[in-house]
Amino acid sequence: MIREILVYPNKLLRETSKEVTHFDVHLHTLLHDMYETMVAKEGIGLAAIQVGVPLNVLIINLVDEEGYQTAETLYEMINPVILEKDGITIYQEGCLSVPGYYDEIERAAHIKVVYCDRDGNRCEEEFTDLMAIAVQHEMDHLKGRLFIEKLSYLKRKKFDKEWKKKQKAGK
Ligand SMILES: CC(=O)Oc1ccc(/C=C/C(=O)NCCc2ccccc2)cc1OC(C)=O
Ligand SMILES: [Co+2]
Repeated sequence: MIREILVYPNKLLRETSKEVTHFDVHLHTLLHDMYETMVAKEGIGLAAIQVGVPLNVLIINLVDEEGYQTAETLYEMINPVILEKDGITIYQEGCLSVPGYYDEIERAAHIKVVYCDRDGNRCEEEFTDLMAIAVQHEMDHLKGRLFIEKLSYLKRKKFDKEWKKKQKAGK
């Protein structure tokens, strides 16, 4: 079912998520609900904490060349760890927990990640481009960090001003 997405400055988003120890039906239900929620909100990535569940679970489903978001390219990562990262890339990021705000964020261009799939099988993958950016963005959520915390001082002031104005205008 579609779950509520926590929105900045909800304190729960700052929690550090915990390792998954049971690869059971509850995890599979969470993954299903995360996917339904993400797709309904037109997102391409979501971490469990964004639906209020502080577990090391993230999903990413990029849109393909024709603009379709098919579950064939859905990544479900449980207890992910970045083994290597190198290079630098900049991309205009957005987040379902910070709706309507986008900004240039610098991240590693290439990463090597090890994670478990929904059945607890160990997977190891290397990513570049948008997948590398998405994995790093979602893994920051597992540490309670939002992309706006990587903004320069001046850009963050711009964000704070914009966000306050939006809150006053009642979204
Ligand atoms: C108003 C509003 O909510 O705008 C949105 C903002 C963000 C998003 C989705 C963001 C998202 O999926 N981010 C995943 C992390 C990520 C960021 C950049 C590159 C890779 C991965 C969707 C929005 O809604 C619509 C209708 O576009
Ligand atoms: Co996000």
